[in-house]
Amino acid sequence: MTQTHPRNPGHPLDPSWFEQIAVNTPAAEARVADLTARRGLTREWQAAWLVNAIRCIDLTTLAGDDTEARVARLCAKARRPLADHILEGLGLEALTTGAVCVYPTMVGAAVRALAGSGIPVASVATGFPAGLMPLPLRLAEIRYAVEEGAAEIDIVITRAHVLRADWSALYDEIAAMREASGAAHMKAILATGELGSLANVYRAAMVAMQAGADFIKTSTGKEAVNATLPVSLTMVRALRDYGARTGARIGFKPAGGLRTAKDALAWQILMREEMGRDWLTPALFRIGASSLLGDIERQLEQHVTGRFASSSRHALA
Ligand SMILES: O=C[C@H](O)COP(=O)(O)O
Repeated sequence: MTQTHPRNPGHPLDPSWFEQIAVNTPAAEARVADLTARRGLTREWQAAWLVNAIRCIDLTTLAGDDTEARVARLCAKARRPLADHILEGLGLEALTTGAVCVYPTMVGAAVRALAGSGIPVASVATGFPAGLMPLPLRLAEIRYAVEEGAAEIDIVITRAHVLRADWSALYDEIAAMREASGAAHMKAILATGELGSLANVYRAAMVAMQAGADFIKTSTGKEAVNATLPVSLTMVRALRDYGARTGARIGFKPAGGLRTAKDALAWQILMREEMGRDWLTPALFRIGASSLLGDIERQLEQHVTGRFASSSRHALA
């Protein structure tokens, strides 16, 4: 997300944009099956799309045993996501990931490790992953992460507000989080696996955008069900509808359970087909993932050398 990308100005809460929405689940499933089936990408194009996926990755570590040393290793990988011979084989000079995403207490270490690279640090906040903390503490956590140097804040919403259809409570908390984020771009994690229905996913997405979210993000990676293509289609349709009403360009971040190069291609195809190529940039599309880069690197090595290397030869991501 370049810092020059226009922010979402938001919109006063207007439930008439989403309250009556009906989402046809079998139709959403059929649409995504169709998208991924008629992919037909040539080998060359696949390599280019995998490189683009790297540019869009929020390279993530969100584990209870994270240390500054682990974060520093992750940042080194973000600066140099592919081994030199792969980069050279692809004819590329420079390549970095979209961001590095960590817990708030790891932001300082990430900022130091990424100094001079231009790679932004994203911090989860607001009581990630469940969000069940008093609002003033959640807002204080955002301010702490921003003070530590986070340029992007990934907030979680209160799922109960969605399940009770309390749209004004949801709007007010997200608007307060946006204000606390200040100049940092804000991604709203909907935790879609806990929202009960695709219609609720659409409603939560629309409220988050009306409240000023710059990105909408599927999942924390900690729910029982994380990013899926039907959920992503529903969210992308919501951001398309929001854009049609307001002219604002909102970003999309699938996250949670994306592990394979095939996943990286499928989600990019979804974006291209639904939003157009303009959306396939880090300013408008991120993939949140802790263990996707390894498979992409393996596939690109195979593309360049004609053979798969043992995974023991690749740096740990
Ligand atoms: O925000 C990113 C997610 O936590 C990543 O989830 P993952 O560990 O399943 O890749």
